[in-house]
Amino acid sequence: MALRNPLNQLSKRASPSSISKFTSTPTLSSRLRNGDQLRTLATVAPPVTQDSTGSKGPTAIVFMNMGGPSTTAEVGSFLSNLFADADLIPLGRFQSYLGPLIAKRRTPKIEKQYAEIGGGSPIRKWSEYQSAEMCKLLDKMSPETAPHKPYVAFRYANPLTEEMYNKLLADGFGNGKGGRAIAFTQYPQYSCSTTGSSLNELWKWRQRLEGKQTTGAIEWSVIDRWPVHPGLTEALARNIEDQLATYPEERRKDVVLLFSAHSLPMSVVNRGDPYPSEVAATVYAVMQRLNFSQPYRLVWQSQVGPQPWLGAQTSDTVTAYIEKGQKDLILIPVAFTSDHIETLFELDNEVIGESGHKDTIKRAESLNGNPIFIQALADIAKSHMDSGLIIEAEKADRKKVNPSLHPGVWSAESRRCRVVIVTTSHHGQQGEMHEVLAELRIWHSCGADADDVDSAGLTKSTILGIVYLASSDDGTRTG
Ligand SMILES: C=CC1=C(C)c2cc3[nH]c(cc4nc(cc5[nH]c(cc1n2)c(C)c5CCC(=O)O)C(CCC(=O)O)=C4C)c(C)c3C=C
Ligand SMILES: [Fe+2]
Repeated sequence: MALRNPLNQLSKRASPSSISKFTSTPTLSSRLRNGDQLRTLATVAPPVTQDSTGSKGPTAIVFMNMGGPSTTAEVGSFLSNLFADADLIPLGRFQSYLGPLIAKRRTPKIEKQYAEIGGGSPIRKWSEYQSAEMCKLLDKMSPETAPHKPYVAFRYANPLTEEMYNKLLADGFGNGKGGRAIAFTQYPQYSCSTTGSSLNELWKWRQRLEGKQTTGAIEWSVIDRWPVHPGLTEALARNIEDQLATYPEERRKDVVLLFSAHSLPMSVVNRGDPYPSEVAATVYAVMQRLNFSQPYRLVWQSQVGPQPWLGAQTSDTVTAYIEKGQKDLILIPVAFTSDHIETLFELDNEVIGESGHKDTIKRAESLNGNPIFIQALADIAKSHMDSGLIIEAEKADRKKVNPSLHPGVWSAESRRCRVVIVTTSHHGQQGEMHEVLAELRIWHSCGADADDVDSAGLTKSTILGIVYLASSDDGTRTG
């Protein structure tokens, strides 16, 4: 988000009384120097063997998400990490100065919100549960890649990507021993500001912790979006049907469904970020599954600051419906896989709680521990592994630039191969790799203006690293 006066703008939601002392948290490296903490991170596990029985396991599956503060004490560091992220909130060359300042001003207000939803975000609890349950299913569904080992990497809260990566290494992956890991985004719909940012962070830590490894580094592959997976739409549809069933039969067909997703700044939308269309694709797939039984709208929530954001706003839409006399409404969180402050505080406490119609305005449950959803996660991971995508080769010129400072391009899969690219803007040197990439279907780019993107969808920028994941069925190499 390009903020002209970001400090003022972003602090608009904070009341003056909410400005209090910012408690800084220890840096990650200092936390990781702490022997006790490090010991608790590393579970005892056999080294990665890729053994002679033909087992390709173990397989690490890393759930990537933004995370949330598990306790109110973590709100300061969560916001500080969030406002330091130029992929989410670009503050230009003043990022390292403005980011902490905005975070500090915002912390007391957001702490209160987390206190109101039980003292913290449940994202960690649900992510650990979902990933562990998914791995249990995968052990049965895919014994040849078992055991499947769950990991969580959050962008702004513990366990951060660095912590997760060190845990992987301590558990016997990489460090000369090889082994396979799948980075599995937990944002169903792709945005540069969410999944793109997590992938850039993962790449950064891979380079820092394994960059010098010539052989036996972790082999990564990426699941970067799954907006219309039938298991996702089925789980969402059933949660809607559960709520619909609570209305008297004669009113049921007129209940309006309001699919609510976290909004995006228009500056991000206007550079072609795929998130709005992928969210819409999810909504359409759910409505198809429901046979379009209800009137519906896609609305957007959680705008921060006065810059233009994608609308219509969820709260405005609810108000407008109430004014028109339409009070039977179901809000459906559609872009996040568990409860969080935006569902528990913003939708439940603010939008519904303050509507004056708590009995008729309802919210579909979040996916949380939903077994249909967890089966869907296992199905997505299984078909990813079945596609035979393996890391085939890696080429990079990473010396000159730091990918974490720049938006990246992460493509989705084409029919025969999958490619992951990291780029950075305006450092020249794209040349021959660009040609290779042009043969592939690149879906999308980050951080570029429309005219900075060529016909292959690739930004005219330096390719920092490229990981070819060639299909093993016909042995095609793409690099
Ligand atoms: C798909 C989901 C999300 C998108 C897209 C997204 C974009 C986005 N967010 C901000 C700014 C903030 N987001 C904050 C919290 C927050 N954001 C999401 C999800 C998406 N954000 C969630 C689930 C949460 C809450 C996590 C939890 O604690 O449970 C916050 C912090 C809270 C606050 O201060 O209001 C900010 C700030 C931007 C600028 C952005 C797009 C560029
Ligand atoms: Fe957000």
